[in-house]
Amino acid sequence: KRQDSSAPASPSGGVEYLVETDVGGQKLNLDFDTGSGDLWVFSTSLSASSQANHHVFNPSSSSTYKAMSGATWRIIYGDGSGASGTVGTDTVTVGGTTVKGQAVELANRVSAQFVQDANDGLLGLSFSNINTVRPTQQKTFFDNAKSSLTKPLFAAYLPLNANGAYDFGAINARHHTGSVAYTDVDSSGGFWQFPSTSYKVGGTKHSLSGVSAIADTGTTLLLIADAAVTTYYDAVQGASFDNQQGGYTFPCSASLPDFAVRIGSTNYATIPGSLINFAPIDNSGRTCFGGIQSVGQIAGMSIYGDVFFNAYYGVFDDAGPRFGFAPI
Ligand SMILES: Cc1nn(C)c(C)c1CC(=O)Nc1ccccn1
Repeated sequence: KRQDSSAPASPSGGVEYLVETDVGGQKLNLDFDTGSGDLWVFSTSLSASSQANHHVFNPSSSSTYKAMSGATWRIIYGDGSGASGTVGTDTVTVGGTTVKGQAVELANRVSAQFVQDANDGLLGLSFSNINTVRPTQQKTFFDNAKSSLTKPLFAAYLPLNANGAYDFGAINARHHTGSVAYTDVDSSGGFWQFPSTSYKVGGTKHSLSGVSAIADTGTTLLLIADAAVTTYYDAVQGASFDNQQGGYTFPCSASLPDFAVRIGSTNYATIPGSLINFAPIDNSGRTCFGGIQSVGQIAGMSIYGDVFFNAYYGVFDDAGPRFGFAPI
């Protein structure tokens, strides 16, 4: 019997979309992340202070949990956050899709950013070749589930300030308009990666030769090379780089131009300027933080995070593999 399903994804403070996930009978709110390959959870192995304000997984309370002797994991994300711990397997259910014997990584250490975040862990949806479990690398939930799905694909529907969904096994026509355009994916680096060699600011085209992008639901903003960031904010009245905020800010009243990015060798995906006003930096509502920011030192790479998915339904298709996108 096919296990296609659609799991609700709830926006948490606009920073991340959390999906209620059943791990060995325990409910955890996980951040589904197409930019990483580990399924890890807050656990009872963490210090009490790290556990505060989170649902934690207790392996002793699961009748289906099996420890994976000698296995460990350690992950560091591009923004410097990270976590590490031990490993076991358990039955994991998302929406109506169940995987038995899924590798579940128990955190015994998490960085400060995660203690402050609303999630109870991450569910990696990148390719399994970047899973950090050693000595035996483990598979992602999707890798394990795909044979039980009608089609080996999942899709991310992440509208701004509204409940979204992760669809497994089928494209949900209610989650997009128009037709889905596809680009081939190079999975060798573990990411849903494709060439993205030009962009448009308010309709004017600029090139980013040799640059690739990754479709990354676990990153909040759209991160791109400095040249593109300065070109964009040069077109925004009153915008400037704010060292204290660590990014470009502008008057919340500013009108923001559309930003289009080329996806593969096909068309552009256009993000309306309204979606590039990420959030006010304080309660006065005077100054706002931009949804387009610098990717920093990672040369030749752009990261299309939730700001992109607020405008486009993303289809992650293992047949290919290929990445599809269609306006929400
Ligand atoms: C935010 C960011 N800055 N830089 C340079 C990169 C590479 C990122 C992306 C990133 O780190 N994403 C992330 C963080 C935590 C959990 C999951 N994904």
